[in-house]
Amino acid sequence: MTANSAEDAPRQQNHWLRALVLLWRVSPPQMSGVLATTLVVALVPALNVSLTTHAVQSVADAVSRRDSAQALNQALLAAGAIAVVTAIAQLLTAARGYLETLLRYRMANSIQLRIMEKSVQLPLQDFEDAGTYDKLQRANRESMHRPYQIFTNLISTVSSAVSLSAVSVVLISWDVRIALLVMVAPLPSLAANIFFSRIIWKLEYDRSTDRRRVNYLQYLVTTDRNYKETRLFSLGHLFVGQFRDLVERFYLIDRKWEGRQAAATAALGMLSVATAAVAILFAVHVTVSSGTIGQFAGYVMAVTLVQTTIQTLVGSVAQLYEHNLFLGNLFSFLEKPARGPGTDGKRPFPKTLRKGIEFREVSFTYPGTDNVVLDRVNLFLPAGQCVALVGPNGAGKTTIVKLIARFYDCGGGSILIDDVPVEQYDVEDLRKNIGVIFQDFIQYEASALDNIGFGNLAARDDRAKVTEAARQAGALPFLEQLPKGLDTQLGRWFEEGRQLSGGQWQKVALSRAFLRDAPVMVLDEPTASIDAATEAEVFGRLKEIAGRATTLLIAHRFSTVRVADHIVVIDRGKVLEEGSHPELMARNGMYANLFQLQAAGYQYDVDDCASLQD
Ligand SMILES: Nc1ncnc2c1ncn2[C@@H]1O[C@H](COP(=O)(O)OP(=O)(O)OP(=O)(O)O)[C@@H](O)[C@H]1O
Repeated sequence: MTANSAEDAPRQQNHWLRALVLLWRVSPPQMSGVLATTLVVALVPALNVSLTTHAVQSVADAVSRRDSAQALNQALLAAGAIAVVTAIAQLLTAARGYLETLLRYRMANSIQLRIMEKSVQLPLQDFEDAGTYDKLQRANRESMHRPYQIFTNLISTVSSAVSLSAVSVVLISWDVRIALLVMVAPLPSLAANIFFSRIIWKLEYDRSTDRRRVNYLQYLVTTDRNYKETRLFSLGHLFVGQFRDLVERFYLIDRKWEGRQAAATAALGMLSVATAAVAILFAVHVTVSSGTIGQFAGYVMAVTLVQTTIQTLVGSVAQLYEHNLFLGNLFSFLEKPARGPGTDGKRPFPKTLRKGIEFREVSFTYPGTDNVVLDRVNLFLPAGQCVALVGPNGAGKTTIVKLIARFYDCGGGSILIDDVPVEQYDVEDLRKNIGVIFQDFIQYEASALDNIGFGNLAARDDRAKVTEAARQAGALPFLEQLPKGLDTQLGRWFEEGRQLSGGQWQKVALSRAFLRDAPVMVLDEPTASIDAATEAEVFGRLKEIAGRATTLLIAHRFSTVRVADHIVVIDRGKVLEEGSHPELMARNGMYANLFQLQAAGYQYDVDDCASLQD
């Protein structure tokens, strides 16, 4: 399925209610306050039309009649009332602005939080799917402020409708035909606005993959992790060029549609002007025959008000339509099922394994691919022992780890832990009980204490335990040298950060795995960047460090592998041979071959150097 297929597109639904519920939950008092102030302020224009009509007519009477004192008093009273009403409206508008801003901030925070929470629930396979990233991109990019905007638009729609109804009553009481003319004229403009809202939404929807590409190019050029390689291979300008091409393409398409929208708005605006002109001419005609100046003033004001209010109303309705479309993107992401494996299992994970982990005829193919990565694999990791997995790149070693951690369910066969199918364990509990260091471990831009503490949140602030884990992994000597010891910020993204070498980062990650003190330890290429002396020291003590844990060790360096109690060789998803180091050497198969190849490499270097010295 492509990322933007019709199947993937959110259904056309009404999301207003859901958005309003979201908003209400954020802060009922703030939302009520905004609603109340808006409604009161919405009545002000109609009140002002009546008061102005009254004031102007009183002034006209005062000028033309004898009992001018009474008329003057009435005019002053009306003017005073207008001033009071306007002052109250100003105060209420300020209060509404304040409440609106607070509500908007809280809403944006709440949406971001929901997107984060949802992302945490999604299974790994969702993050290996372009469609998920497109959904996330759409949800993140446009939907953040939309629920709040829906609310303000709804308010503006309601308040415009209230103002319009009130002023229309006045206008209709004077002349029904003109009232109808003024009210119907903006309808074509509404249709055009809705048309363009849909186009804008569709443009953004279809370009979400390209938007992600733009973000990715930005990431490549603007982070230290990519600096060395992109600069050394002179890729910076290439990426900047690709970025420019993409944003320029967006701009050209946007310009085309914005131009069309502006032309339509201008043409339909002329229609409104013509309507207003006709209405005013009519008012002149009526006033000349009736001689009521006050009504003329009120009439002109009412026509102008009705027109501007209807324009606001049209704009609000069109925006409501647009927000609704964009909210579909947000809800489509939030509704994504967290269909990761293991939502059913309830069994707690054992604190220590009795028997071990067994793969029985396990087959696996990654979702969305047809390459069989594991083919009827039988594997046994005896409790309390260290088993090493070796094999060429792409053999399926890391995939075995992912299946044990239940990032995926195996397609065929079964994985048993202490004779219980892995699906029966509570997946959260299972993961809590696996200490792991991955090949592509994370370098957290955080303190050294946190970098290690993240391995076991319960022991995160326990300095003694963190220090011991760092000592076991050989990280303590250089961490102690840092300006604030374990409290030193690592990485260079934040203030006072200290950068570590690749091997030092790996030792920190290893400390993290050791802090977990889990019954199952998985070490996937744990020492690839670690110097030989530390590696020998760490692995010499692996038994002591891992305690009674059942350990799975994946490594390409045979010096590492030798320490294992049992070694399993896999190639292209099949187990080729297994046994202890001496057994496999005696067997003279793939293991012995690879071992000798590596040993010969070292020997060659030694001999080579010796001959050079001669
Ligand atoms: N997320 C994935 N989606 C699809 N295929 C994948 C995925 N991860 C790995 N593969 C494929 O599965 C096969 C086994 O990969 P795996 O990472 O298990 O190999 P490995 O033995 O750990 O290799 P290496 O020694 O290079 O780390 C490879 O052919 C790889 O292309």
